[in-house]
Amino acid sequence: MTQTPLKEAGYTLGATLADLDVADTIGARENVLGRIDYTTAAADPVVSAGGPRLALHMARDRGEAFSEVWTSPHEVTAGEHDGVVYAHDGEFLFLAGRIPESGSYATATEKAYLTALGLVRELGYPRCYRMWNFVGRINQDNAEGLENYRDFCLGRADAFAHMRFNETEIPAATGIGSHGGGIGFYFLTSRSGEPIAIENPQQWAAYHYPQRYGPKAPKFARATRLGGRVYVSGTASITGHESRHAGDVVRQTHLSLENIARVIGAGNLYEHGIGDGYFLSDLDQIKVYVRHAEHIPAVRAICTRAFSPAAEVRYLNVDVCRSDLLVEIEGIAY
Ligand SMILES: C=C(O[C@@H]1C=C(C(=O)O)C=C[C@H]1O)C(=O)O
Repeated sequence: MTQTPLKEAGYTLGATLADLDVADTIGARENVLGRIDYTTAAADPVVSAGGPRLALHMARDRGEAFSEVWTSPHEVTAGEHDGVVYAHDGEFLFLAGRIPESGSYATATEKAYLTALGLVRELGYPRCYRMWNFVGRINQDNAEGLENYRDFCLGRADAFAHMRFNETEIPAATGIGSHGGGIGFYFLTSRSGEPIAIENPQQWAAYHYPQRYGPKAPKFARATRLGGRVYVSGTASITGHESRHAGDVVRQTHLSLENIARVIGAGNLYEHGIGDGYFLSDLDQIKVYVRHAEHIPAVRAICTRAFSPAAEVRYLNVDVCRSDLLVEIEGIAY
């Protein structure tokens, strides 16, 4: 069946960060495109009655746990292929996978990404606009002495090269630590929308980071705009390509927020051909990743002043992609 591509779909997906018991009730009233549990144990992705679901080991206890749920106004079709679960609604595709814990990740990452990106093309939703990656023992070395994050970046870069992704097609992403379970990942892609990749003039494009950060640079844009929203990548205390304010979580939090404000601000979006600009108070579905649990109150105090009181914000105590980074923040600007 051929479908006429729309310039931009007239709707966007619903998104929420909800307590687990609330998330359990969403499927009864809405079409769930995908559900990700940020919870106390990792599990292989499954397609259940409520659609595709991935559990990540991101919470220390049930109190911290929550689900991110993506919903569609249209009926969804779900499936599974080679361990990757997915659902699509005619315009948007969600997919999720897990790479088992291993002494080396590059080859398995490349393979899992190729399966996922193959599905993206085969199912006809080729525009990748947001990816999330959760890496167990992210700052520890693999069996060959390469840090697990860098090992993951190697496999991802090889998969992107294989699929001939060019720089304008690089999605927004998060690459963050988890408490275990190998590497969990999920993607959002679109059939006909035209995501615009957004960079930060105060930071090097991550895909141009120098070799000292690993053999292959992390492939992600600082944000993407699609359907009237800006999806902001995991953002940390980096200017140029260097981490700033080592050991100082307060300054790192301020710089992370400044980076986001700059990325989504009217001046930067204008440079990217986008008319609207956003403020930190326009963010929702915000995740704040904090390396040391004892820093959460200080980080929360700063973030609470920056974000809308109505925003959904969750704090997680996990490691960050560089061992000198103490905090990282992501969200969606509406
Ligand atoms: C914080 C940074 O990178 C992190 C790693 C990412 C990845 O590898 O996909 C994406 C965004 C951040 O979660 C950064 O380099 O600025």
